[in-house]
Amino acid sequence: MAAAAALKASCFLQLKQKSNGHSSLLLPRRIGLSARNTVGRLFKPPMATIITDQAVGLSETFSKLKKQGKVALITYITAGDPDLSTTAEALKVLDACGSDIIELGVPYSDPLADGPVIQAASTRSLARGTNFDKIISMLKDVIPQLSCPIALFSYYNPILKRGVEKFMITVRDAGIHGLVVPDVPLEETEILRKEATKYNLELVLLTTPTTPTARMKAIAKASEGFLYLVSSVGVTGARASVSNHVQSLLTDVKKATNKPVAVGFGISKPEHVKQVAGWGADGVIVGSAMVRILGEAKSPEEGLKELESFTKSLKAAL
Ligand SMILES: O=P(O)(O)OC[C@@H](O)[C@@H](O)c1c[nH]c2ccccc12
Repeated sequence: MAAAAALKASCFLQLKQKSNGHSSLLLPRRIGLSARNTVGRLFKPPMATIITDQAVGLSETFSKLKKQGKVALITYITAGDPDLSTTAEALKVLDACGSDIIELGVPYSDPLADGPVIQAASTRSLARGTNFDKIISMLKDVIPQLSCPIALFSYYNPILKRGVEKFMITVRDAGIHGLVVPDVPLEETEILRKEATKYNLELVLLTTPTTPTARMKAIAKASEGFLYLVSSVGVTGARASVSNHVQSLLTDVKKATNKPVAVGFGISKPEHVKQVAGWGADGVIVGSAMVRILGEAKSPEEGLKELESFTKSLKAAL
């Protein structure tokens, strides 16, 4: 526990260039600021109350970064691996160390688009009893402490099981800003998008190297927040290099849309991040490499420490 506290201090108490262009001390961002209560008397919140600068939505995050000529770092982790309290700490580390958006994965028993690393993380998480309600209650506590928005990643089945509208209300109430649902074909996204919009959530859609141009254009038009460009055919997972083909893919996609385009799948090193940013991506998404660090660490504290330095190294490359 002492190690965790030391980590917090090292990661949070540093200057982070915020997306609004101002440097600010990470934590406490605004502690115990006096506020007026409803009857107008001076009211002091308890000392430990931490209120962060409110995160803005996904598209707004991209527009702010664009004005500063910056590329977004989007980090992905699976909720509940190794456990939900480590996920809570990991979210704070990712936020404090430079993530512009965090994609948080809801573990699912049949993660068909995922490679071995995220599959194993989902299995471990489910085996520990992680479920949607527990993730939401953790997020209600943590999101107010974050300065970057969360995009919740979920396969479609858990959403359907809950009921689309009920799901959106729950997610909105937790303070989540966006959704990534990889297994809904464009034609089926209408209801999802309608409900998401109703609750002010941005539904991110994905296009792949094998998506025909006309369809890619339609996906880009319907996608909100940003367009997720899958860099390679297959499943998620760190790869040795990013295919050069991504460069021309990006050019084609950018011709088809003015929306921000973020590239994901196989990006796992500072060199990759730099390369993809150099090819004109508005954002880069790193998942399996993060998940592996947390999943393979000797202890949660070790994992969080490693996550901190890895995130910083990616940020430094952008
Ligand atoms: O793990 P990678 O190769 O770094 O890819 C990003 C990724 O993890 C995240 O966006 C993601 C996790 N599971 C997915 C399933 C489909 C699409 C995207 C994802």
